[in-house]
Amino acid sequence: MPSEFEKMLSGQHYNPFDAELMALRKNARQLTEQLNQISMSEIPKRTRLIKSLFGSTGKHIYIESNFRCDYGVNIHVGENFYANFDCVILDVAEVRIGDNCLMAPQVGIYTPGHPLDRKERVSGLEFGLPVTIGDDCWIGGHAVINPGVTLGDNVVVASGAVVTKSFGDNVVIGGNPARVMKQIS
Ligand SMILES: CC(=O)SCCNC(=O)CCNC(=O)[C@H](O)C(C)(C)COP(=O)(O)OP(=O)(O)OC[C@H]1O[C@@H](n2cnc3c(N)ncnc32)[C@H](O)[C@@H]1OP(=O)(O)O
Repeated sequence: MPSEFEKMLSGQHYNPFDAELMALRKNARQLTEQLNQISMSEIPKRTRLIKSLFGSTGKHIYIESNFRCDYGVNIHVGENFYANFDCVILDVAEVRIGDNCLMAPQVGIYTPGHPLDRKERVSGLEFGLPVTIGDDCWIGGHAVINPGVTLGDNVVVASGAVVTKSFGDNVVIGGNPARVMKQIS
């Protein structure tokens, strides 16, 4: 029988109050609390902590405080990842981000969902859908990336966008719901 962690990662409904999941979330809370208190002058210390929190990273990574996530272990970022102030990544499913990606302030990447069925939702069950972002992307301030979205390479997301669907390479997308604003090369 699959564990609640396995169900969570495979997009099935799972119980977030499972002991293993609660312990993993507690660990992530403690690490992010520590990260957010480390001075920006202590870059190697911040980098070490992020590497111990995330599933995988490139060599160069910088994340401003405050940063928040659910589990950390389900976040995989490439080389030269940068996230500005107040980034929130809710990683109940995998979040995979390529190389050379920039997050502006207050970007939200959300993988969790709650059932629309009232009884199921009240029961506490949740589900997650992965988010994938390609190489060389720039996500503008206050943009929200919804569960299940895949963005290609060289995608610019305008500030304030709510991205509800997937988009391919070389586009600027924006608005709510996000649409292609223009092609870029
Ligand atoms: C690490 C960090 O990133 S920190 C930096 C934080 N900065 C940001 O978050 C800024 C993000 N930048 C944006 O959102 C920009 O507007 C961009 C990159 C999406 C577009 O830039 P440009 O192509 O130069 O757009 P430009 O200013 O010429 O506007 C083109 C049209 O898009 C509209 N537009 C511009 N920004 C947005 C937006 N965020 N949402 C919706 N529409 C927008 C403009 O109103 C204009 O509309 P019009 O043609 O009807 O007049």
